[in-house]
Amino acid sequence: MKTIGILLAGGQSRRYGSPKAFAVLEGKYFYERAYEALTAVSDHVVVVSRPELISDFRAGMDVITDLPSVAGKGPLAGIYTAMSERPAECYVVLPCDMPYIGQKELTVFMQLSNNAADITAVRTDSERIPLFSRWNGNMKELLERELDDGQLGVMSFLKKVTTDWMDASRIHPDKHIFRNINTSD
Ligand SMILES: Nc1nc2c(ncn2[C@@H]2O[C@H](COP(=O)(O)OP(=O)(O)OP(=O)(O)O)[C@@H](O)[C@H]2O)c(=O)[nH]1
Repeated sequence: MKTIGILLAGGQSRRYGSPKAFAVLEGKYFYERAYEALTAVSDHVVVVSRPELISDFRAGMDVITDLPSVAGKGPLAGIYTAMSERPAECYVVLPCDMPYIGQKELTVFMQLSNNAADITAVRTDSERIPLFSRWNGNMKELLERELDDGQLGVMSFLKKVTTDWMDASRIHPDKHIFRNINTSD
């Protein structure tokens, strides 16, 4: 099954204060870490970012920007753009702000994912992590309708379809590796 990795890097990073994709952990940009992780489980990785950042990504990466019809509409806009521009049967999504997720974690996640569900996402005992997820390609039309209707919330989208929530402890025993970095602290 053709699988495309979607690296979400088109947010405003208002809370962080500068583009999170270019924050650094252990000598590597967040986006490079996410990109490397996605390569382990994808036939191809597409980065969906913002026009002003596009030239800052490493040469050779497939970097696109949100389609004008959905630009500024949040993470679902990035996923919809990737599905429209890079058709595939299956997508694995990772936001740029989960720098502790590596190839191992994504590989286990994809191996344990329920292919029959529309979307598989991860939850810990204290929170849901909707953007660490696997999506069936047939979600594109519904995504388009929801974005057209102004329904932009990721969680509310996941509630409308068959979402399988995978317990993070099946992927890694330390739930802290699943945290999103939202502020520079
Ligand atoms: N392509 C794309 N990605 C987005 C968009 N909004 C958020 N993202 C990405 O989705 C992930 C989660 O984003 P958030 O942390 O909720 O939002 P953010 O804009 O990055 O940060 P804040 O401005 O502090 O809310 C990150 O990887 C963002 O880069 C968007 O409109 N388009």
